Amino acid sequence: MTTRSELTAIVLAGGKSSRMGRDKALLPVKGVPLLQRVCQSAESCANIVYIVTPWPERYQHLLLPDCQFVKEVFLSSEKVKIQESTENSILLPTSHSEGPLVGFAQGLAKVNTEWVLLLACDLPRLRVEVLQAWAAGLDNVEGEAIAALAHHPKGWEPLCGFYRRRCLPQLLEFINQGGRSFQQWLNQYSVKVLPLPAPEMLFNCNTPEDLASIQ
Ligand SMILES: Nc1nc2c(ncn2[C@@H]2O[C@H](COP(=O)(O)OP(=O)(O)OP(=O)(O)O)[C@@H](O)[C@H]2O)c(=O)[nH]1
Ligand SMILES: [Mg+2]
Repeated sequence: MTTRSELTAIVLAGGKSSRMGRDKALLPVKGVPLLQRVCQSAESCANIVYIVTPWPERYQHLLLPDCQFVKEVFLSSEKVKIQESTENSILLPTSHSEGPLVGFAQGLAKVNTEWVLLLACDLPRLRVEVLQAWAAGLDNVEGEAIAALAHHPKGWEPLCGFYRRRCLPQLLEFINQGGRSFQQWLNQYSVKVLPLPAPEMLFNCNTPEDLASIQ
């Protein structure tokens, strides 16, 4: 049984929110900012929660007592080298973000547990009991699998599921070769399919219409 102390969570909060027109992480849903809600769900599954974002100062005022910020550095698309600790990192700054895969790699470099739960910050309908049941089943995932994710007809649900820490070298290699797509990266490896008893929990709040539909 995977207990809280054996799981880290990473919440990604570095997107452009271009479809929403304002920072999704700060959108109030039933009075609570979205990032805060997602982090609370993460905290109920994992004892360490990292928020990966280029702008931690934006979220300082949120109630995130057990979360630690990992300040994302924008990396050159030529060569990315992130090693086990940031002290050893070779980071080549650029002026733009490189998307969720690179944000995830920067968070993963901090992780010391075998498994990490990765969550987007725009998931207003997460179900904690489903996340916990998934976490409890991680010990039964075959050793070759690099991740355990829900699946839909078009591919994996990469931003609400689990990854093995040891996939970091493969991830960095993919990024260094110019890869930025979770689907393309995952397609190269064995991934365990997670059951999805409540598909609505993956509802993604991307547009003002999405937001209106949940208020
Ligand atoms: N840390 C980090 N998170 C990111 C980055 N890009 C996207 N994300 C996060 O990934 C999740 C899914 O993002 P999307 O909804 O696909 O995209 P978005 O950039 O936030 O919004 P759009 O501009 O409308 O596509 C959200 O939690 C984002 O905050 C990034 O470059 N760095
Ligand atoms: Mg989204």
